[in-house]
Amino acid sequence: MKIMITGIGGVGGYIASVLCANYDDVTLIARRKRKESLQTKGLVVHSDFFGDHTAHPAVTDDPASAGIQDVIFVCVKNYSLEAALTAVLPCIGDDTIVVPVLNGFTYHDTAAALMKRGKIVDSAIYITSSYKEDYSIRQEGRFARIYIGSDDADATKKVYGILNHPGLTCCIAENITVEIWRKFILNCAYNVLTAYYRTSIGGALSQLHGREEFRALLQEAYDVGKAAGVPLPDDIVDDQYDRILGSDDMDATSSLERDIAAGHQSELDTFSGALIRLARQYGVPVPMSEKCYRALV
Ligand SMILES: NC(=O)C1=CN([C@@H]2O[C@H](COP(=O)(O)OP(=O)(O)OC[C@H]3O[C@@H](n4cnc5c(N)ncnc54)[C@H](OP(=O)(O)O)[C@@H]3O)[C@@H](O)[C@H]2O)C=CC1
Ligand SMILES: CC(C)(CO)C(=O)C(=O)O
Repeated sequence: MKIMITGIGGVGGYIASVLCANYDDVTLIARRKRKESLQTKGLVVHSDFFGDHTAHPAVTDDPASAGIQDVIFVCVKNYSLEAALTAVLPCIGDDTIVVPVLNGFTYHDTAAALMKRGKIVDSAIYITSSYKEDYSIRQEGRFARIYIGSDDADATKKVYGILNHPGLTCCIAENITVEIWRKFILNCAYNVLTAYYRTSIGGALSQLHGREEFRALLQEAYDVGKAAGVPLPDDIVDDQYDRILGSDDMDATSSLERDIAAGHQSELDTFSGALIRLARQYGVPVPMSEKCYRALV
């Protein structure tokens, strides 16, 4: 089984670590100092859920040299997807499965437009993980859950078999579009509000109007999804709201908050930006999302 992972940051580094513990032929695609660090020190992961692991897989910045792969995980930010996927196109044969592991609801179409060969299995991941200055990976919290799905049942089953190991809870989604939107609705509230207040979810919710704002952001994203024809269950907003308010992990932040706090490029456009564009298309009011977007852009 030839497995490639491109994007060895918080998510990709973690998934790669789980895969390295179970497969021999794993290739990481990384660039510059990250590549050098991975080659010399290995892939170092410190995880609350998976434990501490160091692996020494192949690492290259020349994907074509690794040849055609069975499965390729693409774990970059949305703004890097085209470049990262274009670089691995020489490794995609007719039977190669590409698994984009990104937030947002637009990555499938971006990937499909670039790929002339291969199949796509979509995903939605719940994890809190980031890379540190020394390129090690730190995963926090006692969960790392990934939902997968596609029109191709065999491809989905194959990816399930590859991912379902200690360190990852893998679930085949009944409807992956719904799971992607369930996650997107959460991101439009959780990521955006933590970034807006530059704090943890507990810090954001304890602001004067934090809870109402969190709920309003969930509701707006839900309304847009419904208007766009996504078959979302009625209880998503209540469910997400209750789950986050009842969570025992109030110190958690989001990838958007961490990127904005660190002065990195962010996925604001993947969340509020994409939501606002779709809201305009369907005539759905999203005032709270617009307010946060204006403050963060
Ligand atoms: N982190 C988290 O806890 C969660 C993140 N997500 C989502 O997962 C996705 C990935 O996020 P995350 O892991 O946090 O991102 P990170 O910023 O931690 O990592 C992205 C990685 O992609 C690499 N990269 C960028 N461009 C290329 C390229 N052209 N070729 C090869 N590698 C490239 C970067 O390396 P370089 O330094 O070379 O640019 C970096 O290692 C995002 O959509 C995010 O929203 C979802 C749930 C939780
Ligand atoms: C929902 C959350 C906060 C954790 O999975 C996330 O998706 C992110 O940090 O981007």
